[in-house]
Amino acid sequence: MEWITAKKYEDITYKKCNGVARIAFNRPEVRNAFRPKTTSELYDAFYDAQEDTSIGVVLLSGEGPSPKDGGWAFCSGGDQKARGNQGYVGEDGYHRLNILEVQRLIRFMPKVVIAVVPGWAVGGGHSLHVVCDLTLASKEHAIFKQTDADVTSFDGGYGSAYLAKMVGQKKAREIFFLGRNYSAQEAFEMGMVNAVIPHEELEATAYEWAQEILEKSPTSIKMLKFAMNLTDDGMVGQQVFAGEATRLAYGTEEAKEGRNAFLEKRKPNFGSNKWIP
Ligand SMILES: CC(C)(COP(=O)(O)OP(=O)(O)OC[C@H]1O[C@@H](n2cnc3c(N)ncnc32)[C@H](O)[C@@H]1OP(=O)(O)O)[C@@H](O)C(=O)NCCC(=O)NCCSC(=O)c1cc(O)c2ccccc2c1O
Repeated sequence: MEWITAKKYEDITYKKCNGVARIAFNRPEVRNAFRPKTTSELYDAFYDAQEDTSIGVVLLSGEGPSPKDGGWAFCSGGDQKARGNQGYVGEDGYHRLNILEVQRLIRFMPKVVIAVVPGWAVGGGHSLHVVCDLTLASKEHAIFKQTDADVTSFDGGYGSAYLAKMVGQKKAREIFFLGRNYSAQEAFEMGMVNAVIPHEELEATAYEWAQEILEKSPTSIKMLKFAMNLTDDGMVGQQVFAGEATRLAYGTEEAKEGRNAFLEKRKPNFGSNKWIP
């Protein structure tokens, strides 16, 4: 694996290798908590990965260990030091909650996003792993925890409601109402982690999973992701799925005839025997 830095940022790292993009939080001294600068950078990197036609899978992880105490983290959520009275305060002085824009980009991008969890996944960091398509977790260091109710926060979207679809209502309520720690194995047994991997092999395994996915049909993967999102995403889910169906329809002879007829100012001739049952 030869990861090439795609763009340099302050709060995250962003690399690419053989069809895979790797985006990682890079604030290990605060357990990879995010501030507005972090979420802006995340959005920028995810958008680049979405637009890059050579990229099919994105890994989201956290750099580590912490130089302070050797602790590992995926992400500990919103940086409480950057939290003002209405949200997280950016360098421009505005209060923002723009991690939700990052969540939506992960959810709606036509590529597979894998959360690679090397340590703590907490608060808004927990919600991020929930919204990713797959989660791989370090056997030794991953710990899943929801602290929202400790700090008067509540991810009432994917972080909780979608989590409940994943692990069941009772378990999701336990996770949020008690805020306990769960090991990678416990998270796996609940159904919110796909595989528990020895820490040393975590990154290589994530890359292998990505390569396996990259062998599949991009159209199938994209349509399957959007189909599985659809029922939980309401009209927006339908819009995203339908957009891709429209793209496929545009490739047909029928669509070409419709376009040509308009441009040539004539009635379209879609031909007979086109009403395939
Ligand atoms: C993550 C921990 C459980 C780790 O505990 P541990 O004992 O291993 O480590 P320390 O506590 O000593 O932490 C080391 C070091 O990091 C600093 N730090 C850790 N997390 C944060 C953080 N989130 N913000 C700021 N700083 C953090 C810690 O202070 C230490 O620094 P020192 O200088 O003292 O060395 C534990 O750290 C922990 O519980 N962290 C807080 C987790 C948390 O409550 N996160 C916020 C949840 S709310 C949220 O994330 C959120 C954000 C949004 O933008 C939303 C938007 C819309 C809806 C919902 C949102 C949302 O829920």
